[in-house]
Amino acid sequence: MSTQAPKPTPTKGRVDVRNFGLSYETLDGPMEAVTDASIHVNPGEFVSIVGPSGCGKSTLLNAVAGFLKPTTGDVLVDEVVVDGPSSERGMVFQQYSLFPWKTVKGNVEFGMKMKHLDKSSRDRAARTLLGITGLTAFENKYPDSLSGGMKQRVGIVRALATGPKVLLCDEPFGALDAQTRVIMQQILTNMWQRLKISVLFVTHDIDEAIFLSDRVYCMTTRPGTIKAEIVIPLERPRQQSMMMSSEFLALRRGLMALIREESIKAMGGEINDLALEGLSIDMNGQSFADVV
Ligand SMILES: Nc1ncnc2c1ncn2[C@@H]1O[C@H](COP(=O)(O)OP(=O)(O)OP(=O)(O)O)[C@@H](O)[C@H]1O
Repeated sequence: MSTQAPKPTPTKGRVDVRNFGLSYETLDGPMEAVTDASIHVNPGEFVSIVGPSGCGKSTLLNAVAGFLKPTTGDVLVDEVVVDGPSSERGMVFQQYSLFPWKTVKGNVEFGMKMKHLDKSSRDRAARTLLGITGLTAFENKYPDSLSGGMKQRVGIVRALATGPKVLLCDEPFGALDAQTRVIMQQILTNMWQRLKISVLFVTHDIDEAIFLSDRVYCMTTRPGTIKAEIVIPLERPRQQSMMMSSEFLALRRGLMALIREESIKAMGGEINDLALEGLSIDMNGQSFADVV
């Protein structure tokens, strides 16, 4: 019987965000979006950030991408301070942001062209990634003719084509229907496991965060900081059936309670737990109070 050599543990792709703060300049003066937030992602780890709307999840992610500069604190990738975007860090957005005038393959090859990779290397890399994600038959199509799920597959492939050490995802599946979302989660996990890169993933969806991640950070309401760090001990590979396990449901309840606490604070405490207990509107089998 042949034994497979164990895959090497990744050594690159460590993210360190230390005491990060960011204020936006507004007409009313500086607005503190994030304050004193510290997170890390180990090489090859899958980490999600959840939190109430407007708590600064995207702000934090955009700072790791190098699109925003911290007002206070540091953002480092592999011990080097981030001072702008880099092909070492791929980004996937909710809005697919593909070039409509380029074919699927043209979109995927774009970053590699910018890196001056020769034509045959570009071609090989693009074809391999499109093959893994089941997009080979669509390589000459234009984004307009693709479904949302396909567009996002191209978005992921494009972000991975330059060989980043870290993949940053800002609600990448937020615009997709539930079924497509589940398939996309599986494609992303598959790619992540094959490529052994680090992933920092922002989502509103608690189930998605638990299902995909090794760890989840939960943020407070604005100015956002880290309220809790939750280790997800579910074994891999993850199966959809695990979402019904008592372990999964306990993690879900814990995270929901954390976010609910913050959402209530964001509403100025006008809605309190006692008032919510009185609400018995049923939403897909969950009470309204559980959903908020
Ligand atoms: N360019 C900007 N100028 C001023 N304020 C901004 C800017 N971008 C974001 N904000 C504000 O900063 C806060 C944090 O925004 P951010 O988008 O990071 O939060 P979020 O947690 O990702 O939100 P959501 O969950 O709704 O996507 C919000 O109050 C937002 O309105």
